[in-house]
Amino acid sequence: MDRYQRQTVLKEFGPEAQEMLKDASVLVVGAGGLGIPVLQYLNAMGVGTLGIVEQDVVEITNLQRQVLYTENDLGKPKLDVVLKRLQTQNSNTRFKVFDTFLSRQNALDIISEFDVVVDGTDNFPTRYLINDSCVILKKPFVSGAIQGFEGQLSVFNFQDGPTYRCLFPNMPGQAEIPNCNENGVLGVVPGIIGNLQALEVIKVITGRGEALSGKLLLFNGLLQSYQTISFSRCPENMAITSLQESYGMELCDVYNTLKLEDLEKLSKEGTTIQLIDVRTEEEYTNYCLPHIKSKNIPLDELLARTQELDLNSPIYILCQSGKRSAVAVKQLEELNLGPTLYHIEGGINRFLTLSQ
Ligand SMILES: Nc1ncnc2c1ncn2[C@@H]1O[C@H](COP(=O)(O)OP(=O)(O)OP(=O)(O)O)[C@@H](O)[C@H]1O
Repeated sequence: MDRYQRQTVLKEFGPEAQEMLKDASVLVVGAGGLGIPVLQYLNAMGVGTLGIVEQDVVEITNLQRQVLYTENDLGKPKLDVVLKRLQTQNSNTRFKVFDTFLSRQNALDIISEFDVVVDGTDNFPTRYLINDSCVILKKPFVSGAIQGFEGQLSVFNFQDGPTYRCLFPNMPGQAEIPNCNENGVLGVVPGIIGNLQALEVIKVITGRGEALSGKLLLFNGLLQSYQTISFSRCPENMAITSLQESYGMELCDVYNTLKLEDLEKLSKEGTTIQLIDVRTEEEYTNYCLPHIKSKNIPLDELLARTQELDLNSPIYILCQSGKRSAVAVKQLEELNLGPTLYHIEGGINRFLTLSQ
């Protein structure tokens, strides 16, 4: 209790709220720009059980905002790095880690183990998946989103309050979704929104203050402005009883994406690359990457030929444009074979463009 004295001394908080934190379990999906501050503060403040779902590795472009990671962590699984750091930060916390991406297949099982869910991801399919799972399992979830200099925050599905679908009924089409890699984000913005998410989690768990349910907070970093808009519940959104057939996750950047240039760099450094080209045999015979050895397993044969994969080393998947490779990674991911899976962005087309 000494450790938490500075917050238990607050008369609106007190030792009772601290006990509530200790008894609570919170799942954080994604240990990126938002998830990192959420995890660090919840861990510091004494939340008893923390779950983390993540399967990405630390990349150089993560360092300007995912401030727990250091240059020494580049290439390492985020989950490993984050777990080690959080364990040294608070040895009382119980951690449940899930070395996977949240998907339609695992979401209900994973989420059912926790009291509150935090969305720290960066894509719409996962947000709708979290929402629907939380509605089915009757769990509140604290949502954050960022882009550029701006951020959004809300608490959904809390005490019969509105859900994510009450605010955003339909998932935007691919063409409407801004791509984070292209749009960028100012490093400090996820820090601000992530900290606010942590605060909402504390309020949800302890009942202190008023959770941001039925309200959306809009933050503009350039103007240093915070605006809140209200929205109400639509009963049909509370009536979800099963997950959708598909959330289109293969189309989003959930899986490790590697640029061909980075693959070439690894190859030049002498790393043995297990490169699987999932185009048809005919396409492969007509043309294959000239400078990195690859093996052809057409996408429609992939699941039947997994015994040809070396499961002890990462698998890099290539196709013509990057679409089939994303699907291939998704399919293999669901088999939980073990090795890290990468899909090569832009595929052979990118190579042909770059080499012109
Ligand atoms: N379905 C999912 N399950 C678990 N984690 C996810 C899922 N979707 C995304 N994530 C994780 O959420 C985090 C989001 O972090 P962030 O938005 O800061 O960007 P990033 O994906 O790390 O980097 P960048 O977008 O620059 O490539 C990532 O670590 C990503 O792996």
